[in-house]
Amino acid sequence: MLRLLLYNCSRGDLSTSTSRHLLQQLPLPRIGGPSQTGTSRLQNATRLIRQHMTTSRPPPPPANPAPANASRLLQTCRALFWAGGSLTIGMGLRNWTAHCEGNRLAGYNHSKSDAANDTEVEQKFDWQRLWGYLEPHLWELIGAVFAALIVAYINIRIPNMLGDLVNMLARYANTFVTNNSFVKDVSKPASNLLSLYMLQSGFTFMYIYLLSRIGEQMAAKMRQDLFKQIVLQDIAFFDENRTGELVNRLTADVQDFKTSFKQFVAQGLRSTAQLLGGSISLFMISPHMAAIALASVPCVVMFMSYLGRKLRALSKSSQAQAERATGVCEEALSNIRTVRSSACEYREMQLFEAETNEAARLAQDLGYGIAIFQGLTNFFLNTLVLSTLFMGGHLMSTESLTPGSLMAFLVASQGVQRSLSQGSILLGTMIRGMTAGSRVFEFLSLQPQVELLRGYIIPQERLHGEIRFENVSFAYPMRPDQMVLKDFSLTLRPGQTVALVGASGSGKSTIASLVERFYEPSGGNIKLDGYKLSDISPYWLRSHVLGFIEQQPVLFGTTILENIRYGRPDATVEDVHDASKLSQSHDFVEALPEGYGTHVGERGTQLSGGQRQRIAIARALLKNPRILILDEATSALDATSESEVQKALDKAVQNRTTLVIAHRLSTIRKADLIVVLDQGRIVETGKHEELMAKRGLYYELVRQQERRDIQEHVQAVEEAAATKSATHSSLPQG
Ligand SMILES: Nc1ncnc2c1ncn2[C@@H]1O[C@H](COP(=O)(O)OP(=O)(O)OP(=O)(O)O)[C@@H](O)[C@H]1O
Repeated sequence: MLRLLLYNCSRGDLSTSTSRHLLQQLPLPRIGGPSQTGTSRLQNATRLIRQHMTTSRPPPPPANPAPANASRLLQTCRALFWAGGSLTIGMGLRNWTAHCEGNRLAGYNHSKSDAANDTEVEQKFDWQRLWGYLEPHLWELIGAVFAALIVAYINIRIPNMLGDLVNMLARYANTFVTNNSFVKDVSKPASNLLSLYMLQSGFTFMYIYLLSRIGEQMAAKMRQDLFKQIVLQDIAFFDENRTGELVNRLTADVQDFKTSFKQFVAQGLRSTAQLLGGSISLFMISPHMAAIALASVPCVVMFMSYLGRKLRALSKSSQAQAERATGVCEEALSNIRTVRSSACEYREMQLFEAETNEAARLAQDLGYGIAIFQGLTNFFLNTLVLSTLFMGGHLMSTESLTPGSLMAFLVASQGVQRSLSQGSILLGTMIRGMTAGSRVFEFLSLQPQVELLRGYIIPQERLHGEIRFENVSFAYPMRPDQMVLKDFSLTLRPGQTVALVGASGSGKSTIASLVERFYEPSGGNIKLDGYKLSDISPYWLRSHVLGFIEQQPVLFGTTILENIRYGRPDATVEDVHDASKLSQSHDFVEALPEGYGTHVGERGTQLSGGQRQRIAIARALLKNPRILILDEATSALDATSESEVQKALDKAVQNRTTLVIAHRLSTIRKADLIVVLDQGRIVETGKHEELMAKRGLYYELVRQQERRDIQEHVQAVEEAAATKSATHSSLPQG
């Protein structure tokens, strides 16, 4: 018993139930308080046990100690077996719990994946693509596999060597021998064991390091490929897939795939080799005991997988709930301005509280399940161990088994049980990895309808900037039944400013999107200087011909200089300043303490709407585009900002073909041509005066706008008066 404790101390493990149980049985002072560190507890324990061994050394043994010592050996064996059983169960549980935790994290990404999905995924898994990622690391992989197999082999050899050492130690436990011969006798098996331990640690380092290298490099390459593939997709792809989902695939799915891959290769190889080798060792050590132990294995496996299945289901619902709670938090934080302005902070808190409470309840249920699992598994396995122990004891009493062989048997059986307990976890790891992998591969194999670099480039001298729509019809891919444009024909002559007006939803922005080739028309043609737009390189079109200023331009979280330069990365600082002057932003930028080096904050939140708009105009102008598209560029601005931006735009549109999509009809009075749309069709065209004289839809829209402007003005005056009187009444009277 004391030797077992010493053995556990030497392994740095006093936490097994056996060790605790033995320590309680010994007449030793309490080893370490709760505050004592692991190392000092171990040192303390070792010292006390040694002391106890010297003070309570047993009397000299009889001549033939083995049969007489059978009961003592039985006791030792029981203790050893308890240690083995507890260790195995502890490890199995630890692995299982880690697996549950892994699932919990994975659940953020795989809430949709269920068993049926997994099978589907298995069928769809693109092995060829996986091989494409593995091939560059083939030698490293072979090295890792080789090292993992050697570790497995060493793990199989260790029990026998340990058995030899224990046999040797047992001899010295029962006879009085001088120290010299002890060292001499023990040094050979001990040094053999030490060499194995060293080899094992070296090869463990090797395979973990190699697998980690392969995994990290593969994951980086997968991320790069996936990002590239996503960025190159058609805009319709982004209509269909949520940004969060895409980011998840890039981050969590790749991470999950990498982790599963590493785990599967490392543990899968080791477990399989250990299971086979360990089982053979068991039979070689004691066929009788091996038969009993292995006969009980199916029961253990069935029992564990039954409970495991139940717990996995519980774990999945717990993950899904945790994901919902995260969703509430994410949504509230990313829309904090809306939450704040709607005074919904407390509502969001309540919502989050309810979701997290539910998540905690489910996680507690899971903990309850794990506790039952642990308790029952402990009991079950220990009962099985006990019956094997009796068999071992019986064999020892008839001298058919030595203590060393029993020790070897116990350690080997631990290895086998550990490998078995990892089997189901490995299966889960494999499914999780394949699910994540196929989610990544799914996007990797997507081909965009419009290839970015393919198509003509019109030589600069022949580029005039004429846009012609010829009987264009269009429906968005997500809503193929709703025709947004019907038989739309229009020509924008070089240098002309054409304004599109119409009620909300009439198709104005859609026309701009078609010119940008964000979508392809369902029917008809769009031509640039007589060339079909579909034959022109979209990359060249957007980088050299078109300048697009959106309704609510988005800036990147970097400096003003870099934001403007985004339009043309090779532009000089002087070019940036020129574009900035043209867009009426140079003065306000220079007035900022850090000038063009000012950081604009996430999505440009540290600038006003008008300033953002002018920076966006500078960005578009830096390309010196032949065609400019302004999508309600001043609609979100107040009167002062609008006039600033309008000044910038008036300068910007000079000598360019311009397509203006405007709601504020006052801004397009000077347009060369106004096109009035109604439900995707052109209903009127002409100049402002002509259309007003016609008294048609345009006239109606202008009148509506005027009425709206008057209402807004009256409302503003009333609000100002109310604020003034409130301030006045709150002042002290007299
Ligand atoms: N990405 C999309 N997927 C599916 N349908 C869309 C998409 N974008 C717009 N639509 C639909 O197409 C129609 C035309 O939209 P569009 O944005 O072109 O109108 P608009 O005239 O610019 O409107 P507004 O003045 O309100 O911006 C609308 O019915 C709209 O719901």
